Amino acid sequence: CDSCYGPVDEVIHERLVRRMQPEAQAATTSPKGPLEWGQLNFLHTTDTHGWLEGHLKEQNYGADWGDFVSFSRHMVQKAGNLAVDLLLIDTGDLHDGAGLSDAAPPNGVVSNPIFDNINYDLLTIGNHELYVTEIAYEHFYNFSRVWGDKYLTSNVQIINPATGNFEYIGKQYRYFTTDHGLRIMAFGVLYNFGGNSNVSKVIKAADMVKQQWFIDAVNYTEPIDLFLVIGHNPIRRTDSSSTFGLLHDTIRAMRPTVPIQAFGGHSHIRDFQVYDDMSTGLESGRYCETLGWLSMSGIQSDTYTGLMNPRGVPNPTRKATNTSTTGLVYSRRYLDWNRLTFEYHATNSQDSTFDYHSGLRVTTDITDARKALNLSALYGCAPATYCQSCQPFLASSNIFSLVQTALGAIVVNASRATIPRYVIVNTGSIRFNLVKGPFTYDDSFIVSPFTDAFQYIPNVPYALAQNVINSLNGATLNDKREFPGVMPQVKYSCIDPTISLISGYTGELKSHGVTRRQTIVTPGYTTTDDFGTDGDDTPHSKIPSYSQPNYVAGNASFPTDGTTPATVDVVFLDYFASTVVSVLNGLGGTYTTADVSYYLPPSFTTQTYLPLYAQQYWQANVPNCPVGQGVGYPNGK
Ligand SMILES: O=c1ccn([C@@H]2O[C@H](COP(=O)(O)O)[C@@H](O)[C@H]2O)c(=O)[nH]1
Ligand SMILES: [Zn+2]
Ligand SMILES: [Zn+2]
Repeated sequence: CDSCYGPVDEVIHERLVRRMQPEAQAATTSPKGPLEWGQLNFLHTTDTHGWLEGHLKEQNYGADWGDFVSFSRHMVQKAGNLAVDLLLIDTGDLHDGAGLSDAAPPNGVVSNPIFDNINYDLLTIGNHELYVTEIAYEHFYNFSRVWGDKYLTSNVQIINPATGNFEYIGKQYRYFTTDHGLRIMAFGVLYNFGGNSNVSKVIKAADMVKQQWFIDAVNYTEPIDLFLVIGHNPIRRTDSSSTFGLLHDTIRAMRPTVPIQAFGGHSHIRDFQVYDDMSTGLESGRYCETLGWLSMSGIQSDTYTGLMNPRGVPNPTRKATNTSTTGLVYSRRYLDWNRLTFEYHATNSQDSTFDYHSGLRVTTDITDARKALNLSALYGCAPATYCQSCQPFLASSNIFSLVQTALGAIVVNASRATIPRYVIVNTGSIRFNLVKGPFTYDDSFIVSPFTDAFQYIPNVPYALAQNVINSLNGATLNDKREFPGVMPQVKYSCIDPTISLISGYTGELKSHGVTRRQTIVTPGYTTTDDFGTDGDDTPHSKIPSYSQPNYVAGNASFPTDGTTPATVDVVFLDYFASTVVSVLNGLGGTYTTADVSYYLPPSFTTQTYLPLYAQQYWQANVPNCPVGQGVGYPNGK
């Protein structure tokens, strides 16, 4: 609805301005030191969720996909010069999180071709590729064809409409030899996801490992120097969603002496797990905030022609365990996703040029796509920043206080407007902080990207209804979309809502003729993993993080005279309707799913209510919208 939008801001130009202003970069920070390069090295992305434009409101994560294209090409070249191997890996969840991926259905149709500009060696599928049938088929027909043998979906199948049979969306495994002769067997295994639409099938890992093709691949006829197990799957084996422990144990039992390296995702965290003397796993965050780096040396191979310890760079030194005698050593690093980091690690001297034409072209493609999708169109001007977890639940700057207000004010069926109602959403439907300043079409996807619709049970006795939210938050959840049945808490947010510039480096960086010196450590990721606390490439101070409940409820039309109504409407998302029915019955009700119907047309979704709220309540301050000065878009745009 173009006429609903306020003035279009200049965010499109922001990225170009950011490029041109060395003083803007001079205020940023840079990594603590050069990366350790080993015999085999990896760059890992995961859970990008459409953030290919980078974080326009946080320079700390301000690089775009074009910058990553240039960076990855520098790194590939560097690996060649050092006579070692470098592999690029992605572990899925490409959509649902930013306008670039979600503003044109099916999600990914615009962003996937941009994503495809990285020369990945291995990729695997995420759960967000499978919720919606059209998106799943987009991956089957298009994405998997682009990537061919490199796209691994070892336990994910889809019905091929041409045959009516289930087929793997990608390949089950890939056996390949690296540039320098390492022989690798790779698998791509999604966690035991249960929320996929009915055209796809996720085979549980416990069943997959018993399948003959898997057993044959592990005992392959050709020599294997290393197993690579990638997966949209948390790498921490104690995470209830993770199946990496099972995969590791199964492969290790069959092949006791072959190293296993895992790359995971889905839980949106930075993490590194040691499984045994010769097996580790890396997970590399979310939303183009983190680029994961892993290097290893000591892989025994008759056919390896490169160097074990490349010269002129630091090398990995840490054994997986103190007692390891395998000769394998590792390093891992979590890189902040910004140009300063990329330039620091890619270029060695001040006269090196960072940008490749291919990278600049991708940046232009992103800018053009944003423009075509009208992503910077303005809904209103947010008066404050509301964060997901930096404040206690329902504190004034906690985003769920805003959600609570907006649900009560906006989610209303006109014919039942006078009937008291609770309106409940899962807090996991909110995916990011809402930042003070312009609230754009793009931001609406960033904050609340899903298309879950509002259903209800009418006229529920108040005595039951008043306890639903507490029961939902206390109950062992039975969300049909996820098994084993535990819905995660809101993910830890590492964004400091008051920070838009990068700072915090205590050293000096020379690049593009600008010398940068930093003295202040600023808030950001402070990761602890199995190797300790030195994994973050740029050291940060900790951001407060409060755990949040799984559900939040707004309410409206309750009597104002202090009396309680006899009955109320209980409104909730179709995403967890069956859980609400169970909870009501647990409280003494006798409901079935037949009692559930749409409260609003299914086209009114979780993407709808915040834009409507912004249009109604945040239009007045648009002319004086406070961009720049640490909030809103950097550089005053
Ligand atoms: O329709 C949906 C789909 C998902 N969610 C929420 O997202 C997470 C899963 O996201 P990951 O990026 O795979 O971790 C799920 O647990 C829900 O909280 C949703 O709200 N609606
Ligand atoms: Zn994800
Ligand atoms: Zn996921």
